[in-house]
Amino acid sequence: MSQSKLATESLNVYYGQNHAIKGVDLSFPRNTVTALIGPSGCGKSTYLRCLNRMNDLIPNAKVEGQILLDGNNINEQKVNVGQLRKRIGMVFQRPNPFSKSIFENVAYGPRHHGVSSKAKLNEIVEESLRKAALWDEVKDRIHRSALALSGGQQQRLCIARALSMSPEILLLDEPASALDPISTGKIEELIVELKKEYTLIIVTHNMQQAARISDSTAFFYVGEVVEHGDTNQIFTTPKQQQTEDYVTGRFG
Ligand SMILES: Nc1ncnc2c1ncn2[C@@H]1O[C@H](COP(=O)(O)OP(=O)(O)OP(=O)(O)O)[C@@H](O)[C@H]1O
Repeated sequence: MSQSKLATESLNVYYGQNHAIKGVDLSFPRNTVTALIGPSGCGKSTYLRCLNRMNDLIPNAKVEGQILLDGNNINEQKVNVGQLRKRIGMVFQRPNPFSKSIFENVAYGPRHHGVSSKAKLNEIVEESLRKAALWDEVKDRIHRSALALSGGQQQRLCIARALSMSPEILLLDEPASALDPISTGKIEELIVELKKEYTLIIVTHNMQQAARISDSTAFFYVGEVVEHGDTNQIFTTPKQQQTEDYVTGRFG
């Protein structure tokens, strides 16, 4: 049996007394896109943040259970979180480039992790921007400020920044919700392209988007996964009434 790239077993998250994630078991096969859907406040972002230990940064958050990366539990004290986040990159809802040049945004991570050769950095920056489908648009202004790019370009730059670390998994938290439809379309095309090389997990409020780009979908409701399955099945023949009500827009 082929092992999932990433999986959680009996994952629980508490913010003080608030039990935000309740015993979630999910697995993410390599080279697939999984969409996490569900109404506001049901725990999608909290769950996503567990996967690369971002909840460590939230003082009252407690994460219990197993998070298995290639079969090894990464939810343990001894795990080097810096190295882990190299392997599992993250892109947020609002594009958040540094106030630096396009080049420096992408070179920042590799340089911080010890790459000092100018030729190597040039190579990483070009390759990452190409993979993020941004190179052709920015190659003539690579040393200009990233803040002069459009929102959609900034978001692709943030994806390039994550790719510069040669991750294996990309976590995307509503990556297109702040973008116009054309930029959203480019991000969606990019996500589908990236799954050839990476395993992707995306939180989205946009049902059409989930249906267009994901292979499997997990429906979250008040901290639990109500249903997880093939995206086509979830949207056409859901097994649970709550899933059907949500995907047909009856609530949420
Ligand atoms: N930093 C935090 N501190 C305390 N409670 C939090 C924190 N972040 C989220 N929560 C709580 O955890 C629960 C799940 O929130 P979360 O943001 O994960 O949901 P979500 O499904 O991603 O929502 P949305 O779709 O609105 O982004 C909510 O009850 C929320 O109030």
